[in-house]
Amino acid sequence: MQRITSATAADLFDIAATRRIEQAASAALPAHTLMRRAGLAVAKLAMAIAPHARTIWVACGPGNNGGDGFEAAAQLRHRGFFPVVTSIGDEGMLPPDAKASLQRARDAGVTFASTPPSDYELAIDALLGIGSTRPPEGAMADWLEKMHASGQPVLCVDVPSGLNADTGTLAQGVSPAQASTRTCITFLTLKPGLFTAQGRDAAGTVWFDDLGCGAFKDQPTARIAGAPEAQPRNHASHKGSYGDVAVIGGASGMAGAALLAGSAALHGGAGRVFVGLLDPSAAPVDTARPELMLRDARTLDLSSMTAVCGCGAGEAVGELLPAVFSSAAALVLDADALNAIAADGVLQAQLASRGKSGSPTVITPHPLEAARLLDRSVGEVQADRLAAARGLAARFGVVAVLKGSGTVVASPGEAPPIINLSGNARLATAGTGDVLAGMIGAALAAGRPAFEAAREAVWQHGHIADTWPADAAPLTAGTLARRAPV
Ligand SMILES: NC(=O)C1=CN([C@@H]2O[C@H](COP(=O)(O)OP(=O)(O)OC[C@H]3O[C@@H](n4cnc5c(N)ncnc54)[C@H](O)[C@@H]3O)[C@@H](O)[C@H]2O)[C@@H](O)CC1
Ligand SMILES: [K+]
Repeated sequence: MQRITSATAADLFDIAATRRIEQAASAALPAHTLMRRAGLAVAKLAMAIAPHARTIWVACGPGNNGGDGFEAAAQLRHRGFFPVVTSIGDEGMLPPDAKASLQRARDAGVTFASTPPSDYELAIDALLGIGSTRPPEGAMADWLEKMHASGQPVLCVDVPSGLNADTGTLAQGVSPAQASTRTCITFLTLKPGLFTAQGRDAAGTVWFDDLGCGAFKDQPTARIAGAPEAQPRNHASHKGSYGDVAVIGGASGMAGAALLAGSAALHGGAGRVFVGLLDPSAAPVDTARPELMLRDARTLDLSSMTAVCGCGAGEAVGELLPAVFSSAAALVLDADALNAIAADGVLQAQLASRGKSGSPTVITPHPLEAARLLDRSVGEVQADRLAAARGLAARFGVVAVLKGSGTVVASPGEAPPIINLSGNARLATAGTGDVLAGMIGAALAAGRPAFEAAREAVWQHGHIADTWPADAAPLTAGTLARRAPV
């Protein structure tokens, strides 16, 4: 059993792949082995979460997820705990494995009840796993509501009930995290839906158990990549070794966004950082960051630079984009640059042509910007974030960073997309997107390939928030860019 953290690197498999893997594993083992192992793993984790629990409520559904719950209840009873099982569905319709585990729970002396216990110290959610097909209703919906509102910890078996394990979307009527602290133990494969969209809140801390089946060689659906390797710097290096970043943005009244991206590129290790402001009346120097070289955006020669284009750029950036596409050695497109592209078919074709030429290019849309680029609604983007990111990468031939809970980084090539596990809600403050664009720019300027530059910067960006001192002032985009709470 392994706890999954932002440092974990692993393959993720969708439901269809998981079913294939389960069938192969099941065929190679004596009947009922996988469910016994799954139930034992649930029981062990339950004992670790609530070692002093007097009563453990186990809510079991009509399929094999419920079977895992019956099995866990039997194992807990054998170890001196008092599980109370409530179950949904017709006993005669249970799949064979689940039926066998139900019998084992009865034989172990587990208590069965028609309603949840009034007092309990841990709830085990074994209502629905990867076989969830429709929104829970009736008793199932009531039990989910009760367990998540109670404030007692909830241990989700395989997948939080009602969560789509492929996409991380929750069935209608099922709420993400409420009062409860959530833990999820997932089996055989790590599923992408646990880590993006509503999955992070619904699953809480994720544990993985391969049920003794080892790693699978199939092409993964996606990956989690863990902490990037440090990029050591040669002693005999100089500012030219780490490249030039040129931020293009900062229309009238929005210079701050461009300066934040510039500061992030600077603290991200770029050799030199130019900030090309679109506001002709902008001040000639940023006295708080004199390292930044402020210029008129139109005067910058981008042919040997990484351009970070769009932060606070307003509509004016649209005119500059054709020249930026054709001249920038490497390019990050954010915010207003993405909005300008979404509104103009010619710019879209030019971006796709740049992507096709192989010039390093990264786009960093949040869900609304992604929706505009794909001509879809935000709801459609969020309904399948992996597909949206892959679609953007393929359409424009660029690396696409779809921001949000569980940021997705997709390449236009064959590599499976990455879901980033670092970061937290501290990042939900104005300007943190500009900072990310600047950080990616610095990694590109240092010569990292576009996909690596994007995923490493995304991870670092989240990691700074994860390691923000609890007693420090709240994270702001400015302090995030400087990587320090001062
Ligand atoms: N077969 C085995 O040996 C193993 C099974 N495993 C467990 O089995 C799970 C998959 O089992 P299943 O394929 O039976 O799927 P589930 O147990 O997730 O549920 C499928 C059943 O729930 C019903 N259902 C779906 N949505 C519903 C809703 N909203 N309200 C009421 N009923 C609903 C379906 O009609 C079906 O009867 C995994 O998630 C995992 O927990 C794992 O333990 C690995 C081993
Ligand atoms: K479940």
